[in-house]
Amino acid sequence: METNQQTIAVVGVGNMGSAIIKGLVNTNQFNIIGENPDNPRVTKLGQDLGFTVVNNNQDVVNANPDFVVLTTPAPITIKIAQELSQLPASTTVISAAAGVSLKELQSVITNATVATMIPNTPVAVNAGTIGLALPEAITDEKANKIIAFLKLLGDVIPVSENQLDIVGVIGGCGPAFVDVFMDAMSDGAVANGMNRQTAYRLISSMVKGTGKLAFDTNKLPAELRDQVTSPAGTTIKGVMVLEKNQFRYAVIDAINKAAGK
Ligand SMILES: NC(=O)C1=CN([C@@H]2O[C@H](COP(=O)(O)OP(=O)(O)OC[C@H]3O[C@@H](n4cnc5c(N)ncnc54)[C@H](OP(=O)(O)O)[C@@H]3O)[C@@H](O)[C@H]2O)C=CC1
Ligand SMILES: O=C(O)[C@@H]1CCC=N1
Repeated sequence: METNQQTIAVVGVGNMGSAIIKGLVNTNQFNIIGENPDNPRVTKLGQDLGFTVVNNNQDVVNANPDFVVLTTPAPITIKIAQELSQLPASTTVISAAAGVSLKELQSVITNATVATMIPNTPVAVNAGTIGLALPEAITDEKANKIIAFLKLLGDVIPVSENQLDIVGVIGGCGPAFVDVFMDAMSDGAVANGMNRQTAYRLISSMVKGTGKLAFDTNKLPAELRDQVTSPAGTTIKGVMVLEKNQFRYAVIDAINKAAGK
C-alpha cells in the first residue's frame, strides 16, 4: 500500500456502496475500506475488487480515513453515525442516506466535517449524477476538497439541502425509470426481429449518446426532439403514440409519486 494514498471508508456495501467502491477502484488512487455486517457477498466483492472488508465501525475510526461515505439503510444511518462519532476533524463524512439531514448527522458526528449527497448507480462507471448539499459554515478549502473527490465519480451538482429529495427522485430513482424505458424498447426491438443482446447494446448506446448530446449542448429536449422528427417521417408517428398513451403524464406522475405526492 502506498503511504501517500488517501483512505476512503464506505459504510454499507449494498447496491449504492458497491457502486461507489467500483467507481473509486477504477480511479486506482485510494486505499479503500468497505464496512458491512459479515456477509459472503461483501467478502467476495472485496476479494474481486481488492478492497479491505471490515465488520465494525471501530475499525473504520481506527483507520483514520480521509473520507467516510455512508451508504447504509436510511432508517439506521444515525445509529451508525453514532458509532463513528469519534472520527477526527481531519475526516469528512459524506452521507448518501436519503432523508437523513445534515443537522441530524452533525448532532452525532461532532469533530468531522459532514456533507450529504444523493448519488446514483452510474457512479460505478464514473458517470454518476451527484446532488451535493454542504453545510453553510464549511470553508472553501474543505468544500473544494469534497467536490474534487466526488467529481471522480461523476457530475457534481451543488444544491441546497431542501432540494436533495427531488434530486433523489430525478437523479437517484431516474436510472430505474430509464431502465424501464430501455427494457420496453428492447421488447419492441425483439418484436421486430432483433436479438435481445444486440437490442440492449443499441439501446444503451442510444441513451448514452442522447444524454451526452443534451448535456454537452445544453439544448432544450424539445429542440433536440425536433431535430429528429423529419416531416411525415417515422419519428413523429412514434411520438404521437407516446402522446396518445399519456407517456409524458406517466413520467410526471411517476416523479410525483416517488416524491411522495
Ligand atoms: N440504490 C440507489 O440507487 C441509491 C441509494 N441511496 C441511499 O443509499 C443507502 C443504501 O441504499 P441501497 O444501497 O440501495 O441499499 P442496500 O440494501 O442495497 O444496501 C444497504 C447495505 O447496508 C448494509 N448494512 C445493513 N446494516 C448495516 C450496519 N449496521 N452497518 C453497516 N452496513 C449495514 C447492508 O448489509 P446486508 O446486505 O449484509 O444486510 C447492505 O449491504 C440508502 O440510505 C439509500 O437512501 C441514495 C441514492 C441512490
Ligand atoms: O429507492 C430509493 O429509495 C433510493 C433513493 C434514490 C434511489 N434509490
